[in-house]
Amino acid sequence: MKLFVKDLTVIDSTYLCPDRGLVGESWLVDIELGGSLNDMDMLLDFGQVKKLIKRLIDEKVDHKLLVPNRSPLCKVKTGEGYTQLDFMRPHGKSIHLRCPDEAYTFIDSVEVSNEALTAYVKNVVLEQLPANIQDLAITLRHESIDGPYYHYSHGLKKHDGNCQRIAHGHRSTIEIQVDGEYDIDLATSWAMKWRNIYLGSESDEISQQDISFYQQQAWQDHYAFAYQSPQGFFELVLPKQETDILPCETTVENLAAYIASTLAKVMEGHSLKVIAYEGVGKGAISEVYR
Ligand SMILES: Nc1nc2c(c(=O)[nH]1)N=C([C@H](O)[C@H](O)COP(=O)(O)OP(=O)(O)OP(=O)(O)O)CN2
Repeated sequence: MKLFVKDLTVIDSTYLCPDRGLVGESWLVDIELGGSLNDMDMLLDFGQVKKLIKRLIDEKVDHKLLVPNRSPLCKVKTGEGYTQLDFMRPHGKSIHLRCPDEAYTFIDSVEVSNEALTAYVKNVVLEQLPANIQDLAITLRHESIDGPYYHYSHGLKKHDGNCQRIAHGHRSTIEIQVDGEYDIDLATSWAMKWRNIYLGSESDEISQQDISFYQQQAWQDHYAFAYQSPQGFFELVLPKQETDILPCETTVENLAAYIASTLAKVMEGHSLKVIAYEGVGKGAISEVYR
């Protein structure tokens, strides 16, 4: 007997990639359970399936930085509840973080592939399932998006939940209408601009020398960001060319407004509507009327 749940939850996280750097990603989760019926003639009550598995996924991978533990590029130091991570990409594109331990998930592989992450999630869930469930299949898949989309990573220091983590992210649709008509080219230009981007807030940028693990030699062409939030102190150093600094917190409301106001400056006389998603199925709309 098998039981399935499609779209059980969405994982919104960021992973470290040697080529792309910080990659904000959103994975839809489908599950399939196999085993024998329990006293209620069920494999597992859907209510339990959703609650238990979503909780485990939220705790272990959602809103985290996913780190390929076996990558030779990763150097990790831990102590006192904090982890410092140096991701030594070549060509001056190194990425450095120091964050509370709970901001990371270490995946036992050389890269954070779909297979490696799926295996990690499967192990986490399998060991918590009741004895009548013998099989578990997990599918992590991307939302099918017809139009333009981007991948961004960010952190919301004022958020009282896990979005305060400085490097979590999303794969997000972007739609733009000009005078009531969808403008695919314009949306595509933002999708290209923010293809693999870290969106930093101007108020969080600090000098490299103020980073707690700064070591004499400056990082070339890097920005440094840091902030205190309820989960602890977060620090991030990353290449300028993979970063866009915004004059606001990077909530999706502000991203939609930022795109609309940036476009309004060069598109005088036109009405604009920006529909910016944050991950799957949610987002913000900002309109400029003429
Ligand atoms: N109005 C807004 N609310 C939230 C924003 C925002 O920009 N505007 N942003 C966030 C975080 O960035 C977060 O990454 C959003 O993730 P989400 O999946 O919605 O958060 P949850 O884990 O709480 O939701 P689940 O349905 O449990 O996955 C938060 N809110």
